[in-house]
Amino acid sequence: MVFKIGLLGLGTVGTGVVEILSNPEGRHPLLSELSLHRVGVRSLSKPRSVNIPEHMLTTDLEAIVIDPAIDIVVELIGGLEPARSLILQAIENGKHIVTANKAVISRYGTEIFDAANKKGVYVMLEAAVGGGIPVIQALKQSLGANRIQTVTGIINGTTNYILTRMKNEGADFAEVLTDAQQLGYAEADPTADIDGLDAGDKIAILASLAFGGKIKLEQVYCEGIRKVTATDITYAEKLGFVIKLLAIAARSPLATPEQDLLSVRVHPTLVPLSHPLASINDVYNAILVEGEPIGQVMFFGRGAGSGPTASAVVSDSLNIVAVLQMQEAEVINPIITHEMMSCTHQHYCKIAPMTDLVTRFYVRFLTKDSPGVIGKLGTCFGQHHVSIESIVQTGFHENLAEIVVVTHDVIEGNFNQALSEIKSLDEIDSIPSILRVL
Ligand SMILES: NC(=O)C1=CN([C@@H]2O[C@H](COP(=O)(O)OP(=O)(O)OC[C@H]3O[C@@H](n4cnc5c(N)ncnc54)[C@H](OP(=O)(O)O)[C@@H]3O)[C@@H](O)[C@H]2O)C=CC1
Ligand SMILES: N[C@@H](CC=O)C(=O)O
Ligand code: NA
Repeated sequence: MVFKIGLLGLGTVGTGVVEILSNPEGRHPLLSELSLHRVGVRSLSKPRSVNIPEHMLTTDLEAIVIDPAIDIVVELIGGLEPARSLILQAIENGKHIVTANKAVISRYGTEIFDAANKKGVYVMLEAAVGGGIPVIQALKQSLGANRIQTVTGIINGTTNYILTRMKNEGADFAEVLTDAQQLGYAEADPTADIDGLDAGDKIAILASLAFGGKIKLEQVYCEGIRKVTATDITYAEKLGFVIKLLAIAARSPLATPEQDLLSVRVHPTLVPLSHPLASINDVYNAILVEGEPIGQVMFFGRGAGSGPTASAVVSDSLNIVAVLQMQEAEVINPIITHEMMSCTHQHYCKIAPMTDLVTRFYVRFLTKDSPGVIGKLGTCFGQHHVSIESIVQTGFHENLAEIVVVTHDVIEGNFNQALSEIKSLDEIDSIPSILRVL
């Protein structure tokens, strides 16, 4: 059975969702069970980069959330109202929800989840934190066995993009913000990004999942990047740091065995260059989770933008489809499994032989120190279409010359043929190392 999506919003993320839905080849087979039924927007005349049949588009979003044909409402309009009311109304009408709206979830999560639990529907929000990075599902499921101690993240793409360009290019704050807006990273009102409020919403959601309780948003300390200057960035670098907008949720050192106490905060922070978060640049986000017994685990990827965020939205929708399919099928067949949790592949994938691999190689030769040996190596490689990136004689080992070659990307089969010819050269004593280069 095909399940129908009512999409609210066809902006940056909504467009990405339509692009995935309309191009299912090579993705999860359950995508064929999902179809776009209606799309709600503010303006019918706005030019769109995706083709939506005219009859599907509407400005009447309420009609979508009450439409009996729709199974899943995907909310991508952003902001607080009418997003909150539409989500609640959709739940009331028995729809499952997928949303990327961290502002609504961090403020009205309790109301929304209570309503959903009462109605027996799911509210999925992977896209709300870290865009396409699967961190919500990881905290809800895969890390469930752990006692989480800290969650430290770079979870706002816009500010990370701005800070990276300010550091690398000495770029001007306002100019880079305009670029971030054009790239679709920033919120409709970018104040939420710049002042740390978007990261505050997100860390409240992560803290709630990691520490298993509700978080009052007004208790989350939020400081943005407005006061970070080029001078600070330069000084930080000289001292061995980089400035990042960090969102941190941790058990407070002041917690007692009787009273659990958390610290949840967002602020620009000097991060030591050796720290795993120091090298997260541009629109990339990363979330470092520390728990017992897992230790450190880090999630990394694009935290904003059309495709990466849509990836999370559609994957959430697929999870709902798998549940709906089970509910449908259980009536007739009680031994049905959840298609996103079971392995049901029927065919074998074709694996290419290693001789077809295209890679670079590092080879170390020990050769007689006779004239022309480097030329002979070059000729042999060339005859087999193996192009050399660098060739150096690095020294001597007991009268033998040591020559190191790094190739360009070559076909492994060609490289092997060249090598077997080289091995038969009089000048070659041995080939102590052959390694592939990334
Ligand atoms: N952009 C990103 O990288 C990310 C965004 N998010 C979240 O995803 C959500 C969507 O963001 P994004 O796609 O960037 O937003 P956009 O501003 O690009 O798109 C919003 C869409 O919603 C429609 N819309 C807004 N308000 C209304 C309304 N009152 N009635 C009808 N339609 C309305 C707009 O219609 P119209 O096109 O006609 O103007 C537009 O299609 C937000 O919650 C955001 O925080 C989450 C992660 C990353
Ligand atoms: N404005 C947000 C979009 C994703 O949540 C960001 O820049 O991270
Ligand atoms: Na995510």
